[in-house]
Amino acid sequence: MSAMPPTMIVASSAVLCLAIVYRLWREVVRDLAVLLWKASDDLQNLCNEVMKKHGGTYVLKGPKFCNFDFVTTCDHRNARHIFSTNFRNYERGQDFNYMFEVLGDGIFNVDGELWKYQRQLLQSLIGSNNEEFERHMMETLREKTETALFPVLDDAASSSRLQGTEVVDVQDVVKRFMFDAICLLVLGFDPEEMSSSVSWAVKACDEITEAVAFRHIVPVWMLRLQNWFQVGTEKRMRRSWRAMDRFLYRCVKTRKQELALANNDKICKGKDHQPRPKFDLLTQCLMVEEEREGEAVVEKQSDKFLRDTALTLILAGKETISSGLVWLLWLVATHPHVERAILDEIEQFVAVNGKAAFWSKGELTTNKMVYLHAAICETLRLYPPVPFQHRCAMGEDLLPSGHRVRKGARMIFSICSMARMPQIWSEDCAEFKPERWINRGTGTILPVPSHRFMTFMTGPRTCLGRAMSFLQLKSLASAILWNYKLEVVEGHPVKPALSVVTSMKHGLKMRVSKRR
Ligand code: HEM
Repeated sequence: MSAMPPTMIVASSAVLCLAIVYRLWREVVRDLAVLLWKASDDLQNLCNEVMKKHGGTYVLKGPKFCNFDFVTTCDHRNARHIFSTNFRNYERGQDFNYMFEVLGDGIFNVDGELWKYQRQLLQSLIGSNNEEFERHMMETLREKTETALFPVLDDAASSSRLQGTEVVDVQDVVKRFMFDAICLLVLGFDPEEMSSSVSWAVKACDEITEAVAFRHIVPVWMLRLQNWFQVGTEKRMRRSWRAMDRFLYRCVKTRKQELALANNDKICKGKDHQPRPKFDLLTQCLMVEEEREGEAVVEKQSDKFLRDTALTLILAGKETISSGLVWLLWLVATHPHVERAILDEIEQFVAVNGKAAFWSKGELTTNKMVYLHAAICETLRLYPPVPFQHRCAMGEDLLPSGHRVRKGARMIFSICSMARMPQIWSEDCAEFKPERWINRGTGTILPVPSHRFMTFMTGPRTCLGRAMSFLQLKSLASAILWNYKLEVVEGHPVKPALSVVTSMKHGLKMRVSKRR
């Protein structure tokens, strides 16, 4: 057999290479590009479609040696298994720690003893047993609402009346307001973002939460490139991270100095002289630690640890409540019969209890303003502020849905897809129907197990701020809706942004008018 001439070898190798590149483009690169584009356009919608198509659980198995298994699920049986029954087998894992790197050793980002320690500490500070903190929180919210939020809405309403054109981005206003309020609660300091023309803090939080979401969908080598060339989401996150650190470390330093001064006073003027300490969570953390004599508290009082805890609480508190409130205001404005029912209820509530009761824990229990409570549950079901949960399987497992999980598999639990599953919420699951939460016979809120209504998670890591969230959402929503009518600007597009919290991609443009 005669040998192939060299030109033929080169030509056929070139054709082979081209064929491989074409195939790779068609099957991998193009699919990856389409997936990335779809995911960055509307990740939640993409996930909902995949979940529906695959009956609630989708397993992507990579080759065994490269440890690239993905299990995405929204099955409530799996929820109970992963987050409660077999809780020990599912930890954050290295991937999660990397994605949420900005939170350092804050409670969201740790497992084991450090998690237990922080859970206990935070439970004592923000749990519903701490009535003093709850009173302080409601008083802070009332004051900020009346002195900062209402004046902004009043201005918008009067410009709208005079010029007829004034439009407000309600999402931006609510985010600024919540940042100020949560900083007062966590740091004892009001950054007054409501009165600045451009809010660095809202931008920083948005950039951080967007970059963390991006880290969920973009391969690590691409992120490394972004970091290397200092472009894209990674660049923006690093910039915001630095700004946030400067702000937080300043506050930590001040609170520590104030506490040291107060302690000095106590020593000089005797034990009975106890000036009332500030009620922010940072000071409370420092005081709890002081009482634990003999324990190795030094590292837990370090500026870094306090910074991590403060940032975690600020993001946990600001992002979730802003998200819940903004989606609620949008849903109420676009469902007039719900708006009417809520207003009737608030009117009766005010007639019996007076306006001040908007800020009273005793008056805002689940059994008062039941319809508003149901509307909040329904909003948090359809648009859960934390749309996904991420875990790593420490060992092999078999899920109740019948899917096998390999050791090291990444588990994504899609809370947002759960609301769109007719198996759980019946055929009308995509509709906004507060009535589904109310027992027709008794008129009270129906109890729904936490592994079906996963918005606040289920199992040992369930949200510590659940009770305070309902209090805050109920008081803010009733105070705003009682005083103002909000109408969505015609044609304004509404869809979730690419973020680890469900905020609106294009903000929420509304026209404001005063009701009274
Ligand atoms: C509508 C409001 C809220 C929603 C939907 C919500 C949702 C959640 C979810 C899904 C988790 C589980 C996160 C995970 O395991 O990765 C969580 C945990 C947590 N939440 Fe919330 N949250 C809300 C408000 C708050 C507030 C206001 C605070 C307090 C400032 C708070 C504090 C926490 C803490 C400390 C944890 C960590 C619990 C742990 O890991 O043991 N949350 N929350």
